Amino acid sequence: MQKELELVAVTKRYGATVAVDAISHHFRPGGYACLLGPSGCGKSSTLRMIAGHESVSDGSILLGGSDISHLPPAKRGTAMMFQNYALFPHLSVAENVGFSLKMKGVEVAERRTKAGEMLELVDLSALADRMPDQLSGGQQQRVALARALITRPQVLLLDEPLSALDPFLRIRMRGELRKLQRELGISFLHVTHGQDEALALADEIVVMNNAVIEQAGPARDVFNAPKTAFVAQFMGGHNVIALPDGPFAIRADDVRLTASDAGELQGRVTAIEYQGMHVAVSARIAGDQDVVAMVPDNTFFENPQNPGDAIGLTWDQSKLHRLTA
Ligand SMILES: Nc1ncnc2c1ncn2[C@@H]1O[C@H](COP(=O)(O)OP(=O)(O)OP(=O)(O)O)[C@@H](O)[C@H]1O
Repeated sequence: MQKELELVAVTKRYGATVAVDAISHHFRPGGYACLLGPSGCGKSSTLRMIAGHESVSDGSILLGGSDISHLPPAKRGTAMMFQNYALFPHLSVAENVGFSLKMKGVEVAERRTKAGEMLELVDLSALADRMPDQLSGGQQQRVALARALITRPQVLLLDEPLSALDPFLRIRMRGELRKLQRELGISFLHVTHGQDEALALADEIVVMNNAVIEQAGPARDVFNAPKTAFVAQFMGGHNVIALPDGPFAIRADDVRLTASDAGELQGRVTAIEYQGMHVAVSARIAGDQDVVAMVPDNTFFENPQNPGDAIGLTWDQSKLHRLTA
């Protein structure tokens, strides 16, 4: 039975800076959650407080209903995988993986067996006796994963785990992380500032901005129905438009082009960008607002537009999302 991680009005202050401002959230047990937001919004501070590497200024962290806010990291039921992997350079792969067991006084044969199981899990059995500097970035990351998982945590905390990898490896490793999470069935809580990474991985996305949670929910809900202009812009793919009855978000691929005297809004084309499957048509509408329509390439080339053309923009009313700010 997986335990639920819950944050209750968790606050982190560094002197006069409020890095995390009374955030509350239930994470679904056994789910893959991404904590997403721009640099400085408080994501890492939140993760470090859950791990116990940073003290909580106010509020509580509960795991399975027990308050773990003041327990040492190793007693919490959580494990952390760091951004730079933090492998010990003078220890072999197997010794790195077994390190936390050594600290607990587990004897060498058992450490070796358990480390072997974990290395099998991350598909690195063949490299058990290598040193960290003989590994690729992706392999080092798997060692770091095995080292975190050997403690059998209820919740694995990952701080920007893919940021040190090149783009190709990053996409491969994110698939592996997702697969591993499904196989293990434990909760993963992954900090990232990349919305594509969060969308690709997460069951649940928690968007933070300015030390608070702006919106949380299933990945598709957060993407399709952003509640604030910040979430719409940060998730990408949306236009934020000030209409007479308030600000709204609409996906760029839900905006259609129509005759210049029809549609919901009229404007002039400012730029055309061919993107392969789509053509991004930018238009300037009344009030100096820019709107982007992502038009499927076949549709666009049936009736191509040019910069300077007058056009109308239209959409289904059900695709508009009212924003609160
Ligand atoms: N040890 C510290 N002492 C003082 N201020 C800190 C400390 N750590 C973080 N902060 C501040 O707290 C705020 C939140 O930082 P945090 O690292 O949690 O953000 P983040 O969202 O993880 O950013 P990034 O993506 O850049 O890592 C920032 O304003 C940061 O400058």
